[in-house]
Amino acid sequence: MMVEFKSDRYALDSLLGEGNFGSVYKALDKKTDTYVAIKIEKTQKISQISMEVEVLKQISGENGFPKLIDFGKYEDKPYVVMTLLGQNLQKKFQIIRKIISVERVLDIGIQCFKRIKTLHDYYYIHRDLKPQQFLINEDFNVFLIDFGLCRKYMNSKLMIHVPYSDNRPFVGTANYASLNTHLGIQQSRRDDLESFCYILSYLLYGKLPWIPNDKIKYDEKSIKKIKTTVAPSNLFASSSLVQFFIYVKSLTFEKNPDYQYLFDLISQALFEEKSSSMSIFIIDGSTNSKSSIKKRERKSRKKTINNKFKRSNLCRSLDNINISINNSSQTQVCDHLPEFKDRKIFKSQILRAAESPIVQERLKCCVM
Ligand SMILES: Nc1ncnc2c1ncn2[C@@H]1O[C@H](COP(=O)(O)OP(=O)(O)OP(=O)(O)O)[C@@H](O)[C@H]1O
Repeated sequence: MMVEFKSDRYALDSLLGEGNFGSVYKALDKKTDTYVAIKIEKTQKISQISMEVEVLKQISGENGFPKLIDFGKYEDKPYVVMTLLGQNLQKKFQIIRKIISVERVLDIGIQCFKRIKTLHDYYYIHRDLKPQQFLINEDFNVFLIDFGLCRKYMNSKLMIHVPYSDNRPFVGTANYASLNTHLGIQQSRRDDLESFCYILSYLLYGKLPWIPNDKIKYDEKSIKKIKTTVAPSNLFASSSLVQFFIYVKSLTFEKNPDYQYLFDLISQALFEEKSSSMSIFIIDGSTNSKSSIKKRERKSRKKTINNKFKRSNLCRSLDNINISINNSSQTQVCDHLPEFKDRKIFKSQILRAAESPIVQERLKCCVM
């Protein structure tokens, strides 16, 4: 339902999203004759919009962040006006997950990582990173939003890190929060990076060990329990991304993360994916009806003939893939899939991918 919002300048158009703290609307800015996004807060004791405005004032000009247009109060409700951006990654992936290539997901992941680094460069941590906080436009440019829960992790004048504390109330979103956040430990840069790992794994595979699918929801206690035992290989198939997660988990509270090292690790994963002759399409088979798989396969085959090896256009359920590897040679011509027909796949690539429990679960890999 649309809120009451009378303004000479803005005319509310439609609801873009609703969170715990407020509602975001598309609105016409009559002054500039452009569409903008207005976030109107539900009345709160402690307004989050003041922190959102504080961060936006500083970070607005940076690549991948919305521009702050205006802010104020309507009756007792604070609001902030910013540039209208695209769909959030959660919604977008519900639509494109079945057709997006791993390369493209990693490219999106790199952009998400860069946005987190930029925020950290301004001495803020986000504390509520999740796919819904990254918006993506038609050109696949990624923007970070929602700075209401941000906090300074360092006094930027004195360059003193905030002190360690525990017994803190839970802040954030259980599915993507770091384990230390569940344990009540004060958040710092490492926690945003751990959330990033969970987001990236979710985008790659469409699930996490505590999100078996989009319908089942675990409570915070159960999520915390699973996170205490999760192994890096439960999250990633790529050894570079496994390394990324291990490094992030090894960071101490005040440690300045080596962003360049982390950037190199995701770039390496992307490079391996690009140079690999086999791109694995991670698709949740459970949501595919037989007829929709068949329809996509027909479309995919047609495209392969017309545009041989244009992988980003191909879509396929991994549940339907059956790859055989011949132990006697290093490469194997794979005839099972039209897009791989007559192409040599390095056995090591398949074996490496198949080591991951996530991939194993989806990929019926038959090693002869
Ligand atoms: N500038 C924008 N352009 C387009 N859509 C937006 C914009 N800002 C927010 N949205 C949409 O509104 C949703 C909620 O926004 P936001 O996270 O800022 O609100 P919130 O009330 O703080 O939510 P939460 O409780 O999840 O933190 C986003 O996921 C997105 O879909």
